[in-house]
Amino acid sequence: MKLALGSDHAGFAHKEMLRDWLRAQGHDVQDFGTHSADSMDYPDVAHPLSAAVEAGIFDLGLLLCGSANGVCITANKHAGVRAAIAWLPELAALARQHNDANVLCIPARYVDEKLTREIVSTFLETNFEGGRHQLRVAKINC
Ligand SMILES: O=C(CO)[C@H](O)[C@H](O)[C@H](O)COP(=O)(O)O
Repeated sequence: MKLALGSDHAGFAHKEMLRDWLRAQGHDVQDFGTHSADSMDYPDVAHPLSAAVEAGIFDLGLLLCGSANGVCITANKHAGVRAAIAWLPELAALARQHNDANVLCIPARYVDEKLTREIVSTFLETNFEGGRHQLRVAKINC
């Protein structure tokens, strides 16, 4: 898949791990930064990544920050983005099945790297169910 990946400083280590792990699986991953563990502002990564997902350049986006709240709030400012926070694989599955989420937001300070990989795998492997959920997703944007 063509994936957009980004984090702030709090998610930097997880993001670096995910980039290498996803590329090793054959995914085409663009790293939107951040590129060090130095403190930075999550919108500076989340906005360009979300704009690229919204433009259809990527199949899905993956964002990390400490709580996932900052990147998720930012990503959802983009009308073509449905960003969802997941700290368990089950929540990542529901975000795809019921909400057709196209950006996954992971709280890196509360999820270890092994669980992060499980959450991401589930997100990438799960499809939108459509049906009644399609009608609801269509009502989201104002
Ligand atoms: O945006 C966030 C919270 O809404 C993220 O969790 C950030 O990673 C966090 O705020 C960063 O905090 P720090 O004290 O500046 O490291």
